Amino acid sequence: MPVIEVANLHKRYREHTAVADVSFTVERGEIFGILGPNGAGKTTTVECVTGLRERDGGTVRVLGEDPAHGSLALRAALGVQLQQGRLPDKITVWEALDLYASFYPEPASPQRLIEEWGLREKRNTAFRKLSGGQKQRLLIALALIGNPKIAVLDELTTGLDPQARRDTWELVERVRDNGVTVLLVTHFMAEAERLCDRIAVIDQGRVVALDTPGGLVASVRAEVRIRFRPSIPLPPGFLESLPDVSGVDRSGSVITVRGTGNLLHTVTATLARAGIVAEDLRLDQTGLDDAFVALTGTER
Ligand SMILES: Nc1ncnc2c1ncn2[C@@H]1O[C@H](COP(=O)(O)OP(=O)(O)OP(=O)(O)O)[C@@H](O)[C@H]1O
Repeated sequence: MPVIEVANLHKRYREHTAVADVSFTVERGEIFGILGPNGAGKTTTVECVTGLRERDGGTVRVLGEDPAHGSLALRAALGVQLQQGRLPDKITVWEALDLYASFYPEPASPQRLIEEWGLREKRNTAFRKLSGGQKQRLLIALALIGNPKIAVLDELTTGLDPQARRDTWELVERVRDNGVTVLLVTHFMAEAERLCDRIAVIDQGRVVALDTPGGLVASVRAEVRIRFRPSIPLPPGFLESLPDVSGVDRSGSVITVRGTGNLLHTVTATLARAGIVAEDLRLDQTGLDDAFVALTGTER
């Protein structure tokens, strides 16, 4: 059963349409990603889902209720990650969790969250003195203080270094493993690929694709590239006429073959028959990055 249902969502800011027509459903226990270029309407969409922003059209149901006039129970069931700037500089880790716990009828234990999110040594440290990763962990812990069924995390690893980003991914997986459905807005392909069960790609206020990361990549039948150094120079035209090959480039001793389908097998079998060894062979396959560019026409 879906826990979030969005149908034909529409939102304008004066004459500017931020969300033209967005529909998707999120199943219980999923990590569902919303991916898109800057200004695509991602944040506006999740703000409408959480009831923080009024929509102009369409329907939204979260756990069966309309978040625009949702009950207190619905608000408690939704954990929303705050933007960093929304916490006072001087509030300590402990004070923030204790304060937020007081807003909810059945909060999680601040002590337990401090332990779980590795903040024990920082419990009396002011927010502004935390590192980027520690701030992020506190913000996620705050999103979980009400024991939510759904956590909405918007750009949670922006500004983090690669290690802190990876650590945060593990924590998000732990949130899901604890039974919480996660709605994740992200800019990062690697993050979407690693974490999300399904992804809606939003561009100019519309869903242009919705699939698993693997499904999105497969839907874009982009080229495969093989790079290698042949053990002896290749005769001109040796690979060009093979099926599946769309082009061959030479750069010094390195050959790059572009094509589709079963390109790797075609090329390696042909080389083997001619007794040529392909040294330093590398296969570049389409990743989510390429799929994103193909779907939105936007370079990341
Ligand atoms: N409060 C607002 N008032 C007017 N226009 C807004 C407001 N918030 C967003 N917009 C505009 O609506 C469009 C969608 O914005 P939104 O923040 O939803 O996109 P986004 O996909 O989250 O972008 P980003 O990745 O840059 O955060 C943008 O053109 C933005 O400038």
